Amino acid sequence: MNRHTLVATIPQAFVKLDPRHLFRSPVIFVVWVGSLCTTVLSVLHPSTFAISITVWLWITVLFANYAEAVAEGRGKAQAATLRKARKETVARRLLPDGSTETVAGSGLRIGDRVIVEAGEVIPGDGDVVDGVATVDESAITGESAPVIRESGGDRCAVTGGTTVLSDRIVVQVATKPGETFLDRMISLVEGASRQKTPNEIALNILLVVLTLIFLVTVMAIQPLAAYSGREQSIIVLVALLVCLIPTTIGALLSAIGIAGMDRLVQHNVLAMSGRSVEAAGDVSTLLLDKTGTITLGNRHATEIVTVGRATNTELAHAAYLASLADGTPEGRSIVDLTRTHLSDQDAVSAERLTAEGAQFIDFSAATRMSGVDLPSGVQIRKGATTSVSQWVLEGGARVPAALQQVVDHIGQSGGTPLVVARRDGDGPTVVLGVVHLKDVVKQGMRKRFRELRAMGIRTVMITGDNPLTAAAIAKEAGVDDFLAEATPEDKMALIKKEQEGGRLVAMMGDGTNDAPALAQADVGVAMNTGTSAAKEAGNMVDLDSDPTKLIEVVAIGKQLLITRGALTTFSIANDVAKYFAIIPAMFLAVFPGLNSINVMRLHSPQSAMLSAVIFNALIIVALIPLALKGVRYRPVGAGAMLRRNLLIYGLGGVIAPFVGIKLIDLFISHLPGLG
Ligand SMILES: Nc1ncnc2c1ncn2[C@@H]1O[C@H](COP(=O)(O)OP(=O)(O)OP(=O)(O)O)[C@@H](O)[C@H]1O
Ligand SMILES: [K+]
Ligand SMILES: [Mg+2]
Repeated sequence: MNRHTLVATIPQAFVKLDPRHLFRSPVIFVVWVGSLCTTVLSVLHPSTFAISITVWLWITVLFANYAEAVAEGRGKAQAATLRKARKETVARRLLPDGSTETVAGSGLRIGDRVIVEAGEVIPGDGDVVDGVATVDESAITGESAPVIRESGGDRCAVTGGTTVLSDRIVVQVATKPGETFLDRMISLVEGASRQKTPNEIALNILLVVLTLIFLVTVMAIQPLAAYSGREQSIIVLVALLVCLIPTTIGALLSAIGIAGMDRLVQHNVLAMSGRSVEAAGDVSTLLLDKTGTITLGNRHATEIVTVGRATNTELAHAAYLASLADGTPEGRSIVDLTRTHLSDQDAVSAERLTAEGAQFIDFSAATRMSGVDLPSGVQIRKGATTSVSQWVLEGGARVPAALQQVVDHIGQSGGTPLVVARRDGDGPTVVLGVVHLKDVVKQGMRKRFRELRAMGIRTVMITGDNPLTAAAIAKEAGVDDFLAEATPEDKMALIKKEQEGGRLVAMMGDGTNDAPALAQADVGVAMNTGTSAAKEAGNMVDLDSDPTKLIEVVAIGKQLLITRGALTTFSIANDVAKYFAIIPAMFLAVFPGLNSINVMRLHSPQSAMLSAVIFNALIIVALIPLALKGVRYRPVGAGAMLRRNLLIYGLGGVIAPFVGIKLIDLFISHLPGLG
């Protein structure tokens, strides 16, 4: 953050003096109440000491507010940029009769279909129901490379505010105006919807308890002091209380949380809940979908291989007919490939077949098959080897041994084999051959999965595909384990099983059939390229659609937990040290025995008090950068990390006040009126 923004943020610290806001951080609220008390007292009985203490107590509250304001600053700036993308658009809404009408983007309803062409801004979130287009999503992802969005598959979701670069698509609107992805993203980066996480709440309770204990302690001092004939002024007691309660962590706690979320946004990950970020810090297993998550996901047909006596044309024709109405990218690519093998006469349209009474069977993840029933009584199916083999057996026929060789060969290369079979009415069922679907593993997976392993995270790929293909892709990508032929229920069950021992599980996926698993996982990261259902179900969205992004997510989660722990340690160690600085100074005159612990030899009781209060305020500002940047995380064991941090922040926290308060005391002891 540059100097200009740092200065521009200062007024925010004053705005946050509102008690309704301060009440959210109890420790700082106590300081605020204390400041009010001392303000009244120093008006009634002004003295250099009273006024100085009062001023520094207010500064303490302002520093705490400032820490939070600075943490929010980056998000606010980003929200402003995003708002520009949310400019008012006009939409061309499709009417039932096929004509279009022009409406304002804000007037669209869920279920409306709109046409978007090259150069136009997509007016709302939704799914592509027709067509393929390249889309510029830089408005939300900051990434200028165009992405492909198409109907039918797992890459159908589009985001309002992004721009179509080429071609024409029909989008079915899936969210209400005002509740779009962009709206949610804005309120997220702005921190408007930020909720305290379970860990934060627990820590806050600890801080409240500590504050209460110190409140009682300080109140108990008075009778003791009165008894020994040295009653302390209210100002001294307030100052003592503020020095003893954990103001440092109280002031920085919310900034640490905001900064963690913000770091994720910097990595193009949108976390819908802070709880998921914390969970990410403790994840032990990562489950990943194959197609579209580990691979690029634009599976397309590259070759057809006949089996038995079937001819190339026969296979091509059957595969063509079975895919005519298949809206998935796989289906469309089969139509494109097989069309080249057919005569114009054989290349009928889906409309004509439907008019003649053909019944198309859509693909589903449960059946793993699709196809067509022709009016002539001929049935054609294509799909996973197991599914189509089953269908062939049900037709009373045998699955030829040659088939296995073909599908194994394709599977071993990492391709997906789709078996094509035909049943001629009451006649025999025959396996015609196999379509080879090719997909490419995303770049750099292997090295990144190795990094995850070093972090102690096991990676498991779960796919609906056959075991051979799964094994080949698993090997190429370098995941630890895989589960093949998994149904959406299997994916869910695997997560539940992993979670049983209290382990936290992350899941990354893109498809509608991943949605239940994404919802069940502790950290559910949806690929931005995925379907609306997947993005809705997860608690994070990765705008870069990079499955190894979990490395950053985990590191940020761990860093958040470590930073919070380190600053809490530091804060409490600090307060203990301050105790030794102040108490002897307060009571030295009455109990000369205290001299033995009066290691600091401060100028006077008043200068000791004031120095402690000033140190207490300055340490907040000094630690803002660390709170925002986070304590460095390295993938070493948790024990080693803890020891190291206890040493640095525990010991540092004890020593720092002695040095700091002594220096401040040397400096202010020259001020008149603090004798
Ligand atoms: N359009 C289609 N028609 C017929 N069968 C298909 C079609 N698309 C896929 N299949 C078959 O169904 C299987 C499972 O589908 P899919 O690959 O979408 O499952 P998944 O659980 O999403 O797994 P992943 O996305 O990890 O590969 C595929 O391996 C393939 O054999
Ligand atoms: K304190
Ligand atoms: Mg999938």
